Amino acid sequence: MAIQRKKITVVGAGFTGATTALMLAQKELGDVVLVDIPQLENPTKGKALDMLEASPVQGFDANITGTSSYEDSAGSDIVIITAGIARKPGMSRDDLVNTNAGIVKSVCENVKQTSPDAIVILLSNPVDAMTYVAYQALGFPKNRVIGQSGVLDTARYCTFIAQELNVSVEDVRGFVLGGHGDDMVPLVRYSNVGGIPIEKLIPAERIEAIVARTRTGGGEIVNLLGNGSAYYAPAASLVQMTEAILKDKKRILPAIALLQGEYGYDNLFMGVPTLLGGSGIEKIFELELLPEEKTALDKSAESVRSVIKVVTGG
Ligand SMILES: NC(=O)C1=CN([C@@H]2O[C@H](COP(=O)(O)OP(=O)(O)OC[C@H]3O[C@@H](n4cnc5c(N)ncnc54)[C@H](O)[C@@H]3O)[C@@H](O)[C@H]2O)C=CC1
Ligand SMILES: O=C([O-])CC(=O)C(=O)O
Repeated sequence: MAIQRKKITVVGAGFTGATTALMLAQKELGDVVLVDIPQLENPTKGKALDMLEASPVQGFDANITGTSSYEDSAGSDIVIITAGIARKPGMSRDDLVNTNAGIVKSVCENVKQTSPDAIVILLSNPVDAMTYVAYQALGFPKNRVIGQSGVLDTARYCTFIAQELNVSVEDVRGFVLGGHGDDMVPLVRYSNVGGIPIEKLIPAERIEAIVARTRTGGGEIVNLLGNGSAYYAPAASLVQMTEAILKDKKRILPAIALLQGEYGYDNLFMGVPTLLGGSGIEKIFELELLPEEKTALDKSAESVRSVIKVVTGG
């Protein structure tokens, strides 16, 4: 009898998609189907086979296949969408909006037909707007359409705090609210190291520098790479969200969710603290914000809204 494992599709077999596929398999979260365009079918099959051949060495049991046909991905539990173009130095994520909106829409039309019960996680940028595009194209309930930004942005923020204090990353807690752009809002007041507020440990001007570096963290990597954007930490972030859902862990993680009145915003997809479990986004946590935090969040929301307007023509 065939082994029954969860089925995870990763659409887009580029840097983020391929890295995510390997990390998912290494954690034995399920069988992975990697989908890319027909012109890249053989390289996609080749990447998948190469990953599979690492499994005896690393000792993971998970099948990995490459394809350009959505039929092969039918009935997926989770679909992760990384399809699209990435930015280069000098570009903002928002410059990708028109190209990637077309790609995400066509991908979602296929996903809707072949994996109607899937929970879908978006990575393609500008990700808040792309999550909105996916929600429209899929017609799935809001708990099953989720964007990835906050886990990554928080990971960068926590990395810089750990470096600053020379402490283990394991003891750093914090999170980042808002859109996945340079106006994102790292919440200093809710950040701590081993339970100690970071404001008691790090001078204010150093905290400001950490916040600024977090906001432009994606661009820092883009400038260093020269011809593409980050993929190891983004892939790790997608895997953490997938694990929370497939194992129904009920983790509290920041994710891009449809806001319908939460934080005072309506019909907007943006990063907020969520409870991620077997049904996807099971809850949105609304925190009390100080006036200056709310002003910063409003600015971020306005940036996201202006990009969504480009795709809705509104
Ligand atoms: N939300 C986030 O935190 C992050 C978002 N990103 C975004 O993720 C996207 C992917 O980045 P990379 O993997 O580095 O780019 P990449 O260029 O390495 O890979 C993209 C892949 O998508 C494929 N693709 C294009 N159209 C497709 C379609 N219609 N169907 C299936 N596959 C298609 C391409 O052939 C390519 O293999 C970019 O938009 C990037 O900006 C990247 C990192 C973090
Ligand atoms: O910066 C980019 O274009 C890719 C991305 O979203 C990130 O790494 O945060």
